[in-house]
Amino acid sequence: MSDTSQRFISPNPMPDEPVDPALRPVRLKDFIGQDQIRENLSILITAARQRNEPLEHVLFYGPPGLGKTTLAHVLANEMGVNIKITAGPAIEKAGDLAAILTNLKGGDILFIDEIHRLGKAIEEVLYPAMEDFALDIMIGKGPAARSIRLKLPRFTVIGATTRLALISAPLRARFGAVYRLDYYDVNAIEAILKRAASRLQMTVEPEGFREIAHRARGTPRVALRLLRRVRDFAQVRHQGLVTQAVAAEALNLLNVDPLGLDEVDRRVLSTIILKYNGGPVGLNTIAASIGEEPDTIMDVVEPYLLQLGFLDRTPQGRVATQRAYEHLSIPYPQTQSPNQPELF
Ligand SMILES: Nc1ncnc2c1ncn2[C@@H]1O[C@H](COP(=O)(O)OP(=O)(O)OP(=O)(O)O)[C@@H](O)[C@H]1O
Ligand SMILES: [Mg+2]
Repeated sequence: MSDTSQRFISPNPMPDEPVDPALRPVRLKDFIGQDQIRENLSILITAARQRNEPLEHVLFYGPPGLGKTTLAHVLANEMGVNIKITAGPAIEKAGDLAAILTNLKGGDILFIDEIHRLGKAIEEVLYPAMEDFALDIMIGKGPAARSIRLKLPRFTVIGATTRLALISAPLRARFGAVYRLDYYDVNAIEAILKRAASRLQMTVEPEGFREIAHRARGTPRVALRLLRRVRDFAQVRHQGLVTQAVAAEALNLLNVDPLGLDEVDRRVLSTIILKYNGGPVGLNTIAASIGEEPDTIMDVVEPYLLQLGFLDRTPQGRVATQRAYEHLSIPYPQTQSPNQPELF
């Protein structure tokens, strides 16, 4: 099984990858792209401030690397409150959550990453905490057991998930605002690259930015990673100057093609096309054929291929589109019209 964490275009953080604090937007006005979400958040913040209330609970969802964690920090900065960070899998017992909740102060933000991975028992503690700012604690065991209710300060939960479908309806209902982050367009990615390049004191020609942006899969985390690799390449081979040709050469060397596809993406497409006649074929079958985890295909490979229009999702499974054939230079089969009798 290949190690997908090492993929250069992986939207998940790579091991030991620096999260350069200088590159992370701190205020809403520094946050580039996702215009509609930014506008909605700005209203949410202003309204809460005017009423002198904590923010409502906010849920961000969307593919990895698009800025969910960044936005949680931005909200904390804009509200001038503390942010406590945890994640679904990190809260193992109801008592863990109770400990976190009782340590919060009024207005604080509790950021729960991967919130779809919270256990059922933990969710049940969270419901009254989010809704009534109360914590129900069981005292004693057996017939003598009784529950007492602790008041909590008014706080804000910010949840983040890559899988909205895995969030239970009652949990989802407790968020006052739910925002879906989408892939960034090339212009927004270029703007993010420009800001980062100036902070990294790089010299990049406009076409150089464009080349990197086209290969960044609409994902800021990928864009920033590619920029660092291009920086190394330019420094070692070209006295630091990043032209379009230098960027393309550097990224070709990393096996990132002009649309940002890497080996794994191309293998998924060629498997569907060559082994399954273009599909439809189920996701688990694809994953097994190429020795990848179905989760990886679902979270990392498929969303971008859908976005490019290379894949269609049908009830019978995934189908490769004509554009996918063209990108891989495989001839697209001429379809037989249904009312034409088969010749053989
Ligand atoms: N709009 C943006 N402008 C500039 N940089 C951004 C923007 N959005 C994200 N980034 C940068 O991209 C990287 C990934 O962002 P972030 O960690 O917020 O993503 P995420 O959605 O939380 O990902 P995951 O689902 O993996 O947790 C960070 O280094 C962040 O600084
Ligand atoms: Mg995150």
